[in-house]
Amino acid sequence: ADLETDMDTIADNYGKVLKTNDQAELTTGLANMKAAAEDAKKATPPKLKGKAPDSPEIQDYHKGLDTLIGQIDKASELAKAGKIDEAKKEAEGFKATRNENHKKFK
Ligand code: HEM
Repeated sequence: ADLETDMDTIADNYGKVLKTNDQAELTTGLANMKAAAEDAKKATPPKLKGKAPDSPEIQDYHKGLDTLIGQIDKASELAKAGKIDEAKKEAEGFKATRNENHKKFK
């Protein structure tokens, strides 16, 4: 999918993740977020158009998505262990990653 579609998928599922207390819904939402974040790594943000794949800017963009993916993995483990409150607390932390990276790349 293109980057905007991936971001919309991330945002839709993040909304569900923040709202639900259901273990299955939480796990599915996080899995959908992860798949879209992985796919977003294949795209180049319009702001970085023309940058070489190995440029510091593209590497930093990938690092931002890897940070989010790491946080999603942590939240997923907690959700799968039935630690719903802790999973949702971890998910709250995605906001800082989003804001920091949007400042740079959006
Ligand atoms: C929970 C985390 C995140 C959420 C909820 C989120 C959500 C969004 C949304 C709703 C958009 C607008 C999409 C549209 O125009 O239809 C967007 C755009 C964008 N986001 Fe994110 N995002 C997140 C994390 C990230 C991260 C970690 C990065 C980069 C490392 C990133 C990079 C971008 C970029 C570059 C755009 C602009 C895309 C374009 O104009 O084509 N986002 N994001």
